[in-house]
Amino acid sequence: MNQNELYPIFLKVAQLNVLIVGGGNVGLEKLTFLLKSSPSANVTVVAPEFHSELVELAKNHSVELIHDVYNSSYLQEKHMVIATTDVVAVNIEVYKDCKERCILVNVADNPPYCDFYMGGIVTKGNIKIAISTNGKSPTLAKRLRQFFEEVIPENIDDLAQNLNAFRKTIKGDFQDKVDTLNTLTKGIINKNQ
Ligand SMILES: C[C@@]1(CC(=O)O)c2cc3[nH]c(cc4nc(cc5[nH]c(cc(n2)[C@H]1CCC(=O)O)[C@@](C)(CC(=O)O)[C@@H]5CCC(=O)O)C(CC(=O)O)=C4CCC(=O)O)c(CCC(=O)O)c3CC(=O)O
Ligand SMILES: NC(=O)C1=CN([C@@H]2O[C@H](COP(=O)(O)OP(=O)(O)OC[C@H]3O[C@@H](n4cnc5c(N)ncnc54)[C@H](O)[C@@H]3O)[C@@H](O)[C@H]2O)C=CC1
Repeated sequence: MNQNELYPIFLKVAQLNVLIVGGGNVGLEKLTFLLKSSPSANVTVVAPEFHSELVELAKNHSVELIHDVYNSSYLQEKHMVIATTDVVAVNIEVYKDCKERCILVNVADNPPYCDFYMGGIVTKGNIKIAISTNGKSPTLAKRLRQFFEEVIPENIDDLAQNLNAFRKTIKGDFQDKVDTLNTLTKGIINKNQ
């Protein structure tokens, strides 16, 4: 069986500078899911033309739209870049410019030109689950996201909040705390408890 070797991390995108190149259907999709998960994300989109829904979405968030074709000056001070234009050569140019500058880059429709993939994302309060199929089936990532949105209870966040409060009250050294928390939460995964 193939193993997914991607390493997921949870980025504070409000304190990173994200650039999206291209503002069509794919640019809109990537921006929509980015802002759904991270409404305060700090994003710039550069394109000569924008999808009307993307313009609307940008108005209500920290998103700057620049009407221009891509050039490498737009990479200045960017931490990660998503290329979504309909011109393959432009997307590859973005990829190469990013690699030269050690900027993380994703060419949305071209997996070999991705340092990272966007995932399916489930958020319930403080709890967040990211899903990847290793690029094999984005549709399956979407379906799994919908499944987990349905089955994970809304009040899972209460559990996280309560455990956070309790965690602060436990006395003893580090190992005592770990033991107390492990004993208390055993029942979450052990059906026989
Ligand atoms: C590799 C990856 C790179 C990246 O984009 O980061 C990638 C690549 C490609 N997507 C394609 C198509 C579609 N993408 C979606 C949807 C999503 N795609 C997302 C991620 C990823 N897509 C990364 C892998 C993630 C993983 O590891 O599983 C999601 C999870 C997150 C997001 O977009 O933010 C989001 C669901 C969000 C949600 O609902 O929760 C749908 C379904 C739909 O829209 O209903 C379709 C149409 C159906 C189909 O083709 O499957 C194509 C073919 C293009 C063509 O044919 O030209 C390629 C290119 C290729 O595979 O070669
Ligand atoms: N439409 C879809 O759902 C999907 C499309 N794709 C592929 O992704 C690519 C993009 O598709 P769409 O977003 O639908 O295309 P689109 O035509 O809706 O959008 C392309 C965007 O790129 C911009 N652009 C063009 N040249 C540019 C440049 N030099 N610099 C900056 N921006 C530039 C355009 O102004 C426009 O905003 C295509 O290659 C398509 O085959 C992949 C997956 C799904």
